[in-house]
Amino acid sequence: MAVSSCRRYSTKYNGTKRTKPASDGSAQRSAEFHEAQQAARKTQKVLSGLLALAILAPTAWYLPQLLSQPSTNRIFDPPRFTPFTVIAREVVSPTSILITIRPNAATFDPEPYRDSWAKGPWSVEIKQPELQIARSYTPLPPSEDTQDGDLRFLIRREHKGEVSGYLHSLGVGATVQLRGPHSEIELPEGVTDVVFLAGGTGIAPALQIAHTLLDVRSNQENRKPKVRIVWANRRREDCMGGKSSLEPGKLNFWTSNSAKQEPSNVLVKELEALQRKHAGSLTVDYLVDEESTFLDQKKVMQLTKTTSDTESDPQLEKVDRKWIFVSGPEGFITYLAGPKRWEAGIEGQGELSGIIGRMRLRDWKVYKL
Ligand SMILES: Cc1cc2nc3c(=O)[nH]c(=O)nc-3n(C[C@H](O)[C@H](O)[C@H](O)COP(=O)(O)OP(=O)(O)OC[C@H]3O[C@@H](n4cnc5c(N)ncnc54)[C@H](O)[C@@H]3O)c2cc1C
Repeated sequence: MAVSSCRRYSTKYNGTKRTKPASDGSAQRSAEFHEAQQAARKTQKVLSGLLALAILAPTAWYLPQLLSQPSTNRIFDPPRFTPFTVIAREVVSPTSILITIRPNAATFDPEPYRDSWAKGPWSVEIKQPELQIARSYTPLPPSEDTQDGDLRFLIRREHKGEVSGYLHSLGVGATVQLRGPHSEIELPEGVTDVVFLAGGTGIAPALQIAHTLLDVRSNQENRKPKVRIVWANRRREDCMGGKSSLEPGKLNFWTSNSAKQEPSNVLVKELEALQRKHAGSLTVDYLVDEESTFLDQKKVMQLTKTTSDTESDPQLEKVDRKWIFVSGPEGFITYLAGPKRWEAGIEGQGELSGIIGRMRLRDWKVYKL
């Protein structure tokens, strides 16, 4: 090898030597050295040019595309699924967990989901890889502990549920596949009042709406809408520590009968912190079936009676300002606002009936999530 490279070296310079008559040995060496330097400089220039091209060409091609894409597309790539890793898992109750997941690929966007949060409630699909089935889940608003790109979910384990059971079985470090995002409804500008009746995991879209209206669309103080959430659960264990102003008598009875008041669970703590942050704009009340505190016409009336004194845009229709959302299990939605209906393969709103339908509320738009 050493011989061969040496031979190549000598051949080159011997060749050059033969075309120029040699007068002086040192001048010849200097000319050779000068030529070699020039050749090296040329090669360096060509290489630098190629390197710059290699770096700049893809950037110049990719950057306009990147900037023109909605921000969430940088993480999601529908119809393909995107891999995420479970980075935290917290138990909320015997049937519910909070999981936090992080995209496997690094994101350089500080707010990769801002388009979704600006619109209102949204969901993603999560895949069960063995059965190749996917179900919808609702990302919770970011918390102080989450990084850019992280997503959190409240997952309730359904009895013999395929995907919820799979998600409950995952530990920290496991991979999950997500697809989306899917916007559920785009909230109009100028909303002044929201009453959100949430059953079970229906609390997730309630938190999304509060986040969109009170954090993302941060209006001036006097334009902040009023958001009133009622969270109904079958069992106290799902909303441990949550108090209600809607039926204080019954709750006091329950509380005073408890040997000691149980501490708030992780989600109730988060809701309490949110209420403190948005004092005057956000209230959360808790109702529990097993304590016989149910949502009825009287309570819905109570919630819709006192509306905000927020200045509203006179151009907007009255019904665009005040919204009642109902979200939760099928029976919960049907009882309060009548069943949703499948229309041409899409789950539609169906007609308004149930408790709210009978109330014939004027000025309020009702939406089933
Ligand atoms: C937009 C949207 C957002 C959602 N967000 C959330 C969320 O944030 N958190 C959350 O926990 N859930 C959420 N859900 C619900 C979620 O999508 C799933 O429906 C839920 O997790 C149950 O799915 P699963 O695969 O575990 O249960 P499945 O396997 O679909 O079973 C559902 C129920 O049906 C029963 N069942 C299944 N097969 C049969 C059968 N052959 N005969 C009789 N009974 C049967 C099961 O026992 C179970 O109780 C959301 C749903 C939607 C539409």
